[in-house]
Amino acid sequence: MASLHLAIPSLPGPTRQSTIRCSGEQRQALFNRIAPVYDNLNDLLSLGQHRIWKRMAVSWTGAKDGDNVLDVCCGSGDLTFLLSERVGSYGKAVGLDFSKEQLLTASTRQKLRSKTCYKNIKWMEGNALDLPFPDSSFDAVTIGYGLRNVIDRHKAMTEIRRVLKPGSTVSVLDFNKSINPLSTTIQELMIDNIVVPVASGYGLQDEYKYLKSSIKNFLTGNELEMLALEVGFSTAKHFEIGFGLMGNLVAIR
Ligand SMILES: C/C(=C\Cc1cc(O)c2ccccc2c1O)CCC[C@H](C)CCC[C@H](C)CCCC(C)C
Ligand SMILES: C[S@@+](CC[C@H](N)C(=O)[O-])C[C@H]1O[C@@H](n2cnc3c(N)ncnc32)[C@H](O)[C@@H]1O
Repeated sequence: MASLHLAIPSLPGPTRQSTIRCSGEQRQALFNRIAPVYDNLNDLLSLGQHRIWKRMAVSWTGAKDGDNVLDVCCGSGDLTFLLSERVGSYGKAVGLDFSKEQLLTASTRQKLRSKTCYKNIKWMEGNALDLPFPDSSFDAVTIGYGLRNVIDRHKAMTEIRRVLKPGSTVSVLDFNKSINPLSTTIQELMIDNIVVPVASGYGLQDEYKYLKSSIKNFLTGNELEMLALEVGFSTAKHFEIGFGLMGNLVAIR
């Protein structure tokens, strides 16, 4: 693959995405392509750490027994499974994604797992920019490594706010776009020298190169907080985790 045209030009303002050179369809195709190796590569490349970050993200939602919860951009379902455990058999968890292949992995994983609560999970093919749910439907929402990948973050956050019940929380886990040049350099060195070379062994070099440009074009913690307040969340706080390599925005409707 010569070029994916996935680089996104710098943002003019702090919270709005400007022109993008890659369409939603191209991103959908990318996530379909990486689906067969996605989970294994996450385990390998993060040395299992992503499981800890995902547990933290879910715990920040405050989801509890019996709740109705949503995982937007669920991919192969890691966060959905964790949410499902929190809300238990009397709760309901929905995992939504626009990649058929990722959803196929998610539902296969569900069939292979025996915990009773996982019966409360429903997988839905859908678009984060046009959530197929009525207003005020959910007690908690997660979006893990998803907001950076949608073509309109403002719309995605507006949609998430709309489907959350008043007083409920969204937890947004993603790579941290640090304002500390040292953290940025370490993150970029790791991607260039570990992540991309390992991924190239699976023929996915360009797909993982996209990671670096997508982080560059993402929002800093402050900008994420501003975005959340701009779309109408009442409070927003960003936490750096994983030695500052990752970040988690917690916003309450
Ligand atoms: C779960 C992780 C990333 C998910 C992910 C998100 C994306 O947007 C992608 C886009 C395109 C291809 C792949 C992905 C993708 O996998 C996080 C962990 C895995 C990372 C791929 C590697 C983490 C690199 C860190 C800089 C190293 C952290 C080391 C640790 C602190 C020991
Ligand atoms: C990096 S993966 C994250 C998957 C999962 N949340 C995790 O933490 O492992 C990003 C996911 O976002 C999905 N995605 C990107 N844009 C989307 C959109 N507009 N609507 C629905 N899903 C989207 C992709 O298909 C992909 O599965």
